[in-house]
Amino acid sequence: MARPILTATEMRRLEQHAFEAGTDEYALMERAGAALAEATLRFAGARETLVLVGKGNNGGDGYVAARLLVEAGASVRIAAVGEPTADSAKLAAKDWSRPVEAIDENTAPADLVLDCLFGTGLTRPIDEDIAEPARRLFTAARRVVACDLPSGIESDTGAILTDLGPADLTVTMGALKPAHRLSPAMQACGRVASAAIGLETQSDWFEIAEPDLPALDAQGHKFDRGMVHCLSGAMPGAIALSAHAAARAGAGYVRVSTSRMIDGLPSSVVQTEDAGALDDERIGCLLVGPGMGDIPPLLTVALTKTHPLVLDADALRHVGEPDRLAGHDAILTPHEGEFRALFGDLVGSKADRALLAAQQTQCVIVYKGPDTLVAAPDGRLGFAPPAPAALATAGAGDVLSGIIAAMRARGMEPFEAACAGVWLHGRAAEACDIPFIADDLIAALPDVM
Ligand SMILES: NC(=O)C1=CN([C@@H]2O[C@H](COP(=O)(O)OP(=O)(O)OC[C@H]3O[C@@H](n4cnc5c(N)ncnc54)[C@H](OP(=O)(O)O)[C@@H]3O)[C@@H](O)[C@H]2O)[C@@H](O)CC1
Ligand SMILES: [K+]
Repeated sequence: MARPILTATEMRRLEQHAFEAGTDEYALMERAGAALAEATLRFAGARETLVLVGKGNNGGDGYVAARLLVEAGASVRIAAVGEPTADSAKLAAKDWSRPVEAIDENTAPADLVLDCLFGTGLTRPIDEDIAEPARRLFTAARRVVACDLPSGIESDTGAILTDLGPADLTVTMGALKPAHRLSPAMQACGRVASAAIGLETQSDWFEIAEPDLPALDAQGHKFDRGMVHCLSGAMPGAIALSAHAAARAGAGYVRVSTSRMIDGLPSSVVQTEDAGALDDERIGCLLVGPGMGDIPPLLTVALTKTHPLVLDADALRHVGEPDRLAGHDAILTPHEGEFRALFGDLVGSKADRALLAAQQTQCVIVYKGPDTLVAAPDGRLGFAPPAPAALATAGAGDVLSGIIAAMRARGMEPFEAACAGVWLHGRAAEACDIPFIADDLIAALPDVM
């Protein structure tokens, strides 16, 4: 099941709906605090714990969790920014019958810190009179568990407004937030556990989950399983990686247009000089860009065809105006530099920019990075689950575009094909020993499909 991802505004709206439908405000906080306590106990056991609480509902969750951790046998202290201001948090604070310390230079460290300072309500950087002691306490703790978000992180953008240090576990309430899957915040979250607190979450934004790959037709032949055609350019090694990956990702037939024999391709990948091959109606996806170099006519030729397209790497550099893509059934796979070169400086978070680009081109955008996003023109947005940092290696992008082309040729619609490709690519990386090279990703594909 794909986990939904909600902005802070959407979370508040959801919470409001629940209240209007009769959910008691404090009951919701009780559920959040209970989920936090339970996840903390599972992660770290009942140990010496310091709960840092802010004045809002994130702090409220902390008061509830602190009480339940005491009931579970942990030794717990609370240190607070100040008196709670949110209504439910006031109730939660009342149910805590023990002393509350201040957060300052005298606050004693503990084995486990439960960070309930700020969640989705953070609006600005944290003042140093709180940030400085909090940082010291984070560093001194053996484990840090964050409630909803590590404090200092902006929920919608994934920006770190104030760095307190990373959490080992983040327990997210009701739904994932964009920051859990956007850099640099995602690297500060540690493991992210979802706590169901009884809110009905539905969203066009979600964490990409294991795809349902098209079933193999027992009576089908190779062309039914999808034909990928690749255009080779100045550096054929790159398109060789893509073509090989497409074949391993289950395309029934993979062919490369090339004027000279490409070394290292499996014999099953057909190499052709015949320009007419491009008009073959059986082509399920045409891939151009990896290793294309400065040969813009390759892109021009691709854009004269009506086959579904995957445009990657150098092809993206040569598009020029995004309007040129209008009417094409295309998936674009830019990394940050290619994205900026093509779309300029769009405003907003990475999520906003990805969606703007998809709307502008009416194409699916795979906006690559440590926090890869897949955006569709209709507003769907897939966030990649974390993948090994070792994926930033030569040729990994060529492998990704080959896998996506295979998914498209196998009949998946563009957004689904792109999400499936991103998921398989990440899992293939997890299946490899580190350090790995792009070729190893291809070899690992059968293990994750
Ligand atoms: N929505 C839901 O469905 C559910 C939400 N739940 C929980 O509620 C959390 C959201 O709670 P929230 O809205 O009260 O915000 P929160 O993060 O506690 O911070 C707000 C407080 O901080 C203050 N403040 C802000 N920035 C500041 C700064 N830099 N430095 C200093 N102060 C700053 C701000 O004050 P002000 O801006 O007015 O000065 C306000 O007092 C959410 O993350 C989750 O844990 C669950 O319990 C149940 C389901
Ligand atoms: K927090």
